[in-house]
Amino acid sequence: MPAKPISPARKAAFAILERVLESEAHSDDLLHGPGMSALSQQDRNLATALVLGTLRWKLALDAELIPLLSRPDVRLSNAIATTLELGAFQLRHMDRIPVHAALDESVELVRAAGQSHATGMVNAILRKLSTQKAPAPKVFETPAQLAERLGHPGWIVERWVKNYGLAAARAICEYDQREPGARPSSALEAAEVAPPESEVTAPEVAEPEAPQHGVAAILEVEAPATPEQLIEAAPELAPRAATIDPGSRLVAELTAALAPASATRIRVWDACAAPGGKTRVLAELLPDAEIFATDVSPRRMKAMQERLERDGLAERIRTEVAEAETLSEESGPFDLILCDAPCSGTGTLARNPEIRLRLEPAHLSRQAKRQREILRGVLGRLRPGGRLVYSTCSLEPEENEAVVEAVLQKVANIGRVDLTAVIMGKVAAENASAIVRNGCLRTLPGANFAGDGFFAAAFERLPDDAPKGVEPPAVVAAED
Ligand SMILES: C[S@@+](CC[C@H](N)C(=O)[O-])C[C@H]1O[C@@H](n2cnc3c(N)ncnc32)[C@H](O)[C@@H]1O
Repeated sequence: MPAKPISPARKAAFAILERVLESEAHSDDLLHGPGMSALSQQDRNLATALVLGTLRWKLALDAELIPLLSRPDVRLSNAIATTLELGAFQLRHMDRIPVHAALDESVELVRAAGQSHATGMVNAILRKLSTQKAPAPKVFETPAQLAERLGHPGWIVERWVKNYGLAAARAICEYDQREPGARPSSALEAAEVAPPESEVTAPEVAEPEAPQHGVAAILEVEAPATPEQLIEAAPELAPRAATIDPGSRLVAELTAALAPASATRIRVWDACAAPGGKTRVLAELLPDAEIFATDVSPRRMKAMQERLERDGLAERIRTEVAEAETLSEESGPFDLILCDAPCSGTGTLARNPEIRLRLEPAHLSRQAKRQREILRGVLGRLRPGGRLVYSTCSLEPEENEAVVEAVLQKVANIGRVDLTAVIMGKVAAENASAIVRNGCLRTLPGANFAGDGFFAAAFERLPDDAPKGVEPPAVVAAED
């Protein structure tokens, strides 16, 4: 049978998915890359919805597809597996794509990928799937079942259940499955209270002891943006690229609120700055400060610098490619430092769906080692009385509380700053308590906050003549 044309959006989506699944490439970079520029706006939106949706749902789709294979034990070629997942995503999650379009185009995609022998198999499996009911939540859902239904690795969900409770883990997984494009613009809006989620299912596993972020703290999350709404978004999926996530903004707002009062112009260092989301908020909120932004990645720093130039901010923010922990002595000391460390990114799975497909348990301890080194080095650049915020977009305690504890044991003259009052100044009090944990910020996407999951802890350098061997006091920062 002669090949039928494949829609440009599906062709582009297939090519991007193959690259993401076969390399370390990021979907977000590829979706803003040259491969997309030849497409019409409508096709770009469709391709974006197909790529992100397929990555978000891949694990759940595989759980449905594998039992339909005649040899479930034989590994499929990447091209066939990607075709099936892309087709299955359209059948399961895109209501307005007719079944025949999803089927026919999947057959043509696998043929175009040089796998003509698989056209009949792809057609048969997707046809079968289209006649089956989508899996529904069970009344008693184990963490493993929850993970499978909502396309997450079991080991990550088990950790979240252990650390935050089953209801919060479920809310995070649900949040991760949606497009975070249509978002509230401020942290305050992101933390609007919703009525407590009514528990329809009784957890089969024990909840951990009274987690601070329990069901009662669950906050309103925006109505899901469906793939179809995404495609219609005009003129482009601008919010995704252009606006800052409320959690990220909140971290920058908390940092700015900690700026010490000074008779002279304060010096601010954003130590892991690219792509510059938080740097821009710091520049906006501290108009009189001298702002220095560094990042170890020349590529990311170049992109950040170009954007600052385009937006007329290059004069305001000085940038440099530098490793934070070994920044030259000449650059410091600083009154205020933001250390937004590289991390596993488990608080951003809605935005970066492929992270869940790449992350392994062993990565967490590697991240933590690097984070300890960076935080320890950067703390050394504070002037006495200066303050530092350490943040990550990870939900994992190893990268957060444990890093803070380990570093505090090794450094002298550094005290913790309790962020409770500052958070209260940024977020309505009744919501603030849900996102404060032991004086730190802890947002859980979809569970206590309508934005990415962020952790932040703050420190202050005590005067050099502070008594030795005495536990430094926890400084309570006042709201601004
Ligand atoms: C979470 S991202 C920063 C996001 C940024 N603060 C923002 O809000 O847009 C972490 C950054 O740390 C950078 N990085 C990793 N190791 C570093 C190091 N040793 N020193 C400085 N930057 C580092 C990465 O290149 C990455 O850009």
